[in-house]
Amino acid sequence: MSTQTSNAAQTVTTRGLFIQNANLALGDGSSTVQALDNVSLSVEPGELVAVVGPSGAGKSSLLAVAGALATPDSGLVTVNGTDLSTLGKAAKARFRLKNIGFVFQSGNLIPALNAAEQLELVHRMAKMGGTFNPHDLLDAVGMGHKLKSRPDQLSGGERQRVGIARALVSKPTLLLVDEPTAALDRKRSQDVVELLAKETHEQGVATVMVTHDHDVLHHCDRVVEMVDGRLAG
Ligand SMILES: Nc1ncnc2c1ncn2[C@@H]1O[C@H](COP(=O)(O)OP(=O)(O)OP(=O)(O)O)[C@@H](O)[C@H]1O
Repeated sequence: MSTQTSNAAQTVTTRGLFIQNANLALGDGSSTVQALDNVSLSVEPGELVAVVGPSGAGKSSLLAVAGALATPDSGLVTVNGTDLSTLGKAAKARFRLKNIGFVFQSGNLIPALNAAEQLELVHRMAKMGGTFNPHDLLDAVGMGHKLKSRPDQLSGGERQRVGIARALVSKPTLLLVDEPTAALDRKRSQDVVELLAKETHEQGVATVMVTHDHDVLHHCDRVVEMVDGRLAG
């Protein structure tokens, strides 16, 4: 493993995701839940890791902490070698835009924008500069022929494909994917996760995918299970 840490000077050399002994309690004080209980996980560039487990096990909490959307009570989280706890609010938002791609259940596309515009918006927001041609990336996910289609003119699987392309615009080091097949039939589920595996390997991105869908796990490089906030397997 390419990761080294020491208590004196924490040096993490993985360019992917590194989580060490993360704890996160959620609740209002009178009733708290240990959503993450001493969780450690390392995901290398080019690796697709699936996170499975029962409802309430802490899978979304893991994605939130990895994506700098939630701050763990203790533990270390680094993405591309950057310790997320060293970033202030604005720096965190900038870091997220440039380094982390998110793919949600329904694709989470903006209704008024066509496929090409969804990608162009991210390119502008991430201030990547230069000219950007959304066609190549949309073509890579099999959507090169639907540049001008809005989300309501696309099938669920097609929306997911656009969502994946959009998440890759900023050339992220980390891709966080939450239940990408929840709204899809069996065939489209296979296609979407196969595509995620292909892009993960070809772009060298570290991908974490939460899923309840055991039929797609054979596309993943590794499967880990969460139970009661703890990681096993
Ligand atoms: N805002 C919150 N306040 C209090 N408890 C919360 C909050 N969000 C989540 N929890 C609790 O934290 C635990 C972990 O929740 P989390 O959403 O991470 O689980 P999950 O594995 O993603 O579940 P699912 O598969 O149902 O989406 C659960 O017990 C949940 O009830």
